[in-house]
Amino acid sequence: MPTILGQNQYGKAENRVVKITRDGATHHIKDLNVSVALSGDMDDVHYNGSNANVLPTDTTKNTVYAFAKEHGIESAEQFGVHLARHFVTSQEPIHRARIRIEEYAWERIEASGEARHSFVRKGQETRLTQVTYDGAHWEVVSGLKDLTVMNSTDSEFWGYVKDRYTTLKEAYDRILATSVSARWRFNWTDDAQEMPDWDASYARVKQHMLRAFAETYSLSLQQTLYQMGSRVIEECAEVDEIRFSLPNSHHFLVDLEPFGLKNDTPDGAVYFASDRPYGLIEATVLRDGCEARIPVDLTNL
Ligand SMILES: O=c1[nH]c(=O)c2[nH]c(=O)[nH]c2[nH]1
Repeated sequence: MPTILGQNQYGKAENRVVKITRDGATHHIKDLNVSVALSGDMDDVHYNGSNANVLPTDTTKNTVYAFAKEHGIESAEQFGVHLARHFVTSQEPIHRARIRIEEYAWERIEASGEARHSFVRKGQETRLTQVTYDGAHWEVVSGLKDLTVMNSTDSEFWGYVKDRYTTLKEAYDRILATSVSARWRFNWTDDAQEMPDWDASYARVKQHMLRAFAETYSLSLQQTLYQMGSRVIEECAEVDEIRFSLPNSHHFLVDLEPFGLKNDTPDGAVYFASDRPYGLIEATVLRDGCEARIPVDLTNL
């Protein structure tokens, strides 16, 4: 044979695992992106297509989710050690396991009340602005994107239209997560008016947006969006209009029944964080009597 097989490895990459544990009203999140790469006696599968030594990548994925449920996630390192040891010691043909883990950190959103189940992902959002001047009038539209938030409870979705293509199960306690993209228009339009304190305004808009997200018991992301928008308009006199584009970042409970593990209570639940497709919920909230001027498509701004 004029060729020989060199280094090879295989496994399921980027398993998005979210585990929520509940300590009364205080919830804790572990949010990981786990990639498995296995190597060992894999000549046959490459040379002849014999799968006799191949533990399916699908199984490596299931193992990640089942371990999250069964053994918990103390730290990324501990979880990685546990998985790597499992693959190498339980499968004779596998001699090496490389587990790569990215961990996403979340901070609590401080809101009113006892509930502690609202989080904002660490790492800064991007702050945006667009300033337009025609010699007489100003238009300032500011905003942000990539502000990722999650409520690990206080979200339901049911009572929706069902037609012959509807398979979605009604949800009475689900995760609500989104990455907020928003633009808001200031009512400062001419030099005769006092200019807002832009930095203080940004902080205020963001704070009210986050609080409204945390404090809304949600029956839909649409309802949460409206609450976020109206809170900003009520609390920030300098803003007349706000538009949101909110992807509904779906978290699906993983079916662990085949492995004899129950994953049907929200406590200690393991979710698969899906990145696409996603619901996309968009709307403008206006001060009553004001005109809508922010473009429908926020990418055009
Ligand atoms: O908050 C939601 N709004 C929807 O319109 C919708 N549609 C869907 O499938 N899930 C959800 N969730």
